[in-house]
Amino acid sequence: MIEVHRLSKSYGPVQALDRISFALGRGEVAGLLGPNGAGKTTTMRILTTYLAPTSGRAVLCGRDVLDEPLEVRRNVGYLPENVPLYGEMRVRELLEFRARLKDVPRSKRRHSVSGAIARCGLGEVENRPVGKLSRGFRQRVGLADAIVHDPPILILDEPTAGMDPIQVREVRSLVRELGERHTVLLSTHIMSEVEAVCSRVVIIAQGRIALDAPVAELRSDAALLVEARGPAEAIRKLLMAVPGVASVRIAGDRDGVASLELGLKPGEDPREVIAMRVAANGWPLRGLETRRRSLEERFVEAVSRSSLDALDREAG
Ligand SMILES: Nc1ncnc2c1ncn2[C@@H]1O[C@H](COP(=O)(O)OP(=O)(O)OP(=O)(O)O)[C@@H](O)[C@H]1O
Repeated sequence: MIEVHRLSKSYGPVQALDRISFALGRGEVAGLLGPNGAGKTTTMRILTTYLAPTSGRAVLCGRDVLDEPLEVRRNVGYLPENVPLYGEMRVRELLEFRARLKDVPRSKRRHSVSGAIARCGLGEVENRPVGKLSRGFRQRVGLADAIVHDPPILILDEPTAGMDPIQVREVRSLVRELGERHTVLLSTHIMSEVEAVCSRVVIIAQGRIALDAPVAELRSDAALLVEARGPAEAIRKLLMAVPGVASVRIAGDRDGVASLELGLKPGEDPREVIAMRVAANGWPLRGLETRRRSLEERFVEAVSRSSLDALDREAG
């Protein structure tokens, strides 16, 4: 449904996106995460044809954003970061106007608008001017606008920003429900939102993809903490060579005792092998502990790794 291939975007000297690629299938709900300025909004604006890429391709429902922008817009519902709404229009009136602009046939318009109003919980305010609504309700009008033409793809830029906790719950459950019939790409800063709503997570940092994985895989993601008396760097190298170990980070090195944090490949538990190999090198093992890593830790790790890579690139 969404195919992004080596997409780049520069704003003058600022490289906002640097050859990112990812693909989303039908029915996937993907969370686009990243620190401020990572390139999330830029990605979403390109996918919705409001911004042209500098290079690379983005194809939605088989249509290229540059070659067939009108067809792409027909297939996409977009909730931008700042919802531009006509404040003086009433909710139903605005949605009918938007449905007309989006070519919803006259015979279906009333039904489509009523459906969007009901799904977004706007019944009680449908005759109020949009400008008089609270921020949470305006956000819901933005969502209703995004779904009124029943597009197969939804792109939502921070859909729960500015909402109170009850509204956040309602919108999350709406997005989950929408995900049953639509492909959804949403951006957020809230890790628990991704865990609550998304089936997949794509992390961008400094314009590059830092992680792209199913949320279920991250949930089962375990880490090992290894503590041994011996030279940290040599132990790190030894542990890197153990089957099932994906990454090793030296977390501490004090008084001759090295602490190392290991990322494991899914389903692997190499504790016995580690115990034997460390001991076989003459380094007494002091601790070996498993721990689940939260999505937040994975986020911090992916983003810091990508900053280090960026420094390496700059250094040539
Ligand atoms: N119109 C513009 N002109 C110049 N630079 C821009 C423009 N829009 C964005 N940028 C820069 O491009 C980079 C990516 O910005 P973008 O808004 O896509 O990030 P973001 O991930 O959405 O950030 P946030 O989480 O803060 O919304 C940033 O360095 C930003 O300053």
